[in-house]
Amino acid sequence: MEATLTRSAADLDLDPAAQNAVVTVRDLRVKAANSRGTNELLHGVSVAVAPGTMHGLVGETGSGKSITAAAIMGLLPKGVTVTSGSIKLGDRELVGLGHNELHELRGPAFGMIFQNPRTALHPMYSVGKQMGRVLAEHMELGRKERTERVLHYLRLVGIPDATRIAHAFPHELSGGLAQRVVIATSLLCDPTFLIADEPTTGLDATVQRQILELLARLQEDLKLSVLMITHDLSIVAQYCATVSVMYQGNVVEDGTVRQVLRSPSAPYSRNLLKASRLEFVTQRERSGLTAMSA
Ligand SMILES: Nc1ncnc2c1ncn2[C@@H]1O[C@H](COP(=O)(O)OP(=O)(O)OP(=O)(O)O)[C@@H](O)[C@H]1O
Repeated sequence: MEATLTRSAADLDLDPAAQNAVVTVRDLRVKAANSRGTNELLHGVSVAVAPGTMHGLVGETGSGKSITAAAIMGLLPKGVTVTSGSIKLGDRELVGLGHNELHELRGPAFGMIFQNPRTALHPMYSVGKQMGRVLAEHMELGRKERTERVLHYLRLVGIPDATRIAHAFPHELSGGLAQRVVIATSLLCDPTFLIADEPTTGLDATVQRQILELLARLQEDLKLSVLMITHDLSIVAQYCATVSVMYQGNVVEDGTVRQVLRSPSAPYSRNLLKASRLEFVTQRERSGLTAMSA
């Protein structure tokens, strides 16, 4: 029955130093400026993702999940800036790096899976062409090697007819297939760290599950560290080892999924859990019933 609580983790010691975290965000403050003044969006956020684990970043709409992810990637929207704090990839400080340095890191060091695969893919290029362009930007490979690598990663994400899909254009793909292509693209340069920002939004329930199972399998097989952004606690419960709960630009609680879901200490986490408790209990009861009837 524990399997319904956490998927891949034994209890983890969350101390980022002890875990040699792949990504460590500390006391991050981010502000947005517009013609009427400035508005702080993140008020000192700290998040650590341990090597080879999936960490959930959960919270309601507007709580700051995507801004945190964008800050890590160096992709904050125009007018939004980091005012203080630190973002480390291993030992390397990312705050203060220039556009070019961050661009060079994206791909080889970290990949991103966006909410909407349709907007992540360029509508005018075939799948193979756009994946090849990503490779050409980050790796020195010949044409043949590039094609082989593209086909390899398409197969790795469960696309058996990789050659046909490489010739297809994004509008010819179903939502699930498009998201598999986005995942394959994010893996092309062998990153160790992936950010998945609501990767199943807009997909139907069966496809959602397939995509989450695929991500979980890839995370385990490739020993990836994944930051899984979601507002859905049941995804965290099933797929993540550790979790940070965000509320109004703050992390109000973090820990192993087991700790946080069993005994949430922050009032907001308790409410979030209460809202999804029915589903959670039903799932547990269902496993109990299945076990009894087996
Ligand atoms: N470009 C921007 N300029 C100014 N404020 C922004 C900008 N983008 C986001 N915000 C604000 O920052 C806060 C955090 O937004 P963010 O998108 O990170 O939330 P979220 O938790 O990811 O929500 P969702 O689940 O809806 O994606 C919100 O108040 C939002 O309005």
